[in-house]
Amino acid sequence: MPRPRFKRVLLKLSGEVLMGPSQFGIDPDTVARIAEEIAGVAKDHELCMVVGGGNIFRGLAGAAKGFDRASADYMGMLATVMNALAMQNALEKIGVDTRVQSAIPMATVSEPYIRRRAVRHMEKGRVVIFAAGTGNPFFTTDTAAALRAAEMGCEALFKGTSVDGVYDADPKKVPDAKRYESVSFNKVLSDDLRVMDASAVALCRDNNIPIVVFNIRERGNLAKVLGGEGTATIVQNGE
Ligand SMILES: Nc1ncnc2c1ncn2[C@@H]1O[C@H](COP(=O)(O)OP(=O)(O)OP(=O)(O)O)[C@@H](O)[C@H]1O
Ligand SMILES: O=c1ccn([C@@H]2O[C@H](COP(=O)(O)O)[C@@H](O)[C@H]2O)c(=O)[nH]1
Repeated sequence: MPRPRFKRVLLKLSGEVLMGPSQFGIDPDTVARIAEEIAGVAKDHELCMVVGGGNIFRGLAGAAKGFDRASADYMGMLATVMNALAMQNALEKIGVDTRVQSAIPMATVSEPYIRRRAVRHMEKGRVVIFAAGTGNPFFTTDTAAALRAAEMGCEALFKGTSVDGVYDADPKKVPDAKRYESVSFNKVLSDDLRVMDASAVALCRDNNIPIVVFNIRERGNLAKVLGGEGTATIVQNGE
């Protein structure tokens, strides 16, 4: 059965996918390819984005190496600003109007996060890229994505990652894990399916914002999943 189509959506990109074939950092060819895909759908949608930072720095990993957790999380949030600027640059190069809004004020490189202004940008056809997560340590960009999706009145949150949906176990650890076409928020939470963190899932559940998990590494997939086609899992309220 085809999945529903949505007009105003938040696209969450895992930082890791921006590494492309590398082990760390930002691969310009990968960012350019993803930007092309976004340009292809930007006219038919009101789009905003949250980009993760896992290709550069994750707070938990920093804390495990001895950094104070809050400081490590701020470093992680700054990593997401670099990714947001890379994405903005790639999009503007191919004629897509964008604005970066950072949850940590950084007046020389981006606008501060102002909800009503962000909504207005989207109404004018600009792609708004939210940087620095929620601006608070002890969170992740998944939760930032759920929060911004709710604030922007998005109809759905699309999570572009390196797996093609939600499985009954982590498919990178359990090779014969089974993928769901559709799964409820409550099952994701009760079975502890860790494709996204629990606070993000709960926020989407409580605000009735479906999450579509898909593989952004596969060329052409973004247009397909936004069109209700292609391989993905929809997480929604219900059975
Ligand atoms: N039940 C599950 N179904 C699907 N994927 C799962 C599941 N459990 C764990 N995962 C893992 O979740 C990961 C998806 O999260 P992702 O890598 O996008 O992390 P992120 O924190 O959002 O991004 P970043 O790379 O910026 O840290 C996949 O790599 C996958 O291996
Ligand atoms: O609201 C937030 C969002 C993110 N962080 C920190 O940034 C890194 C990178 O984000 P990912 O979601 O892992 O890609 C994250 O590990 C946190 O350390 C944050 O503190 N608050």
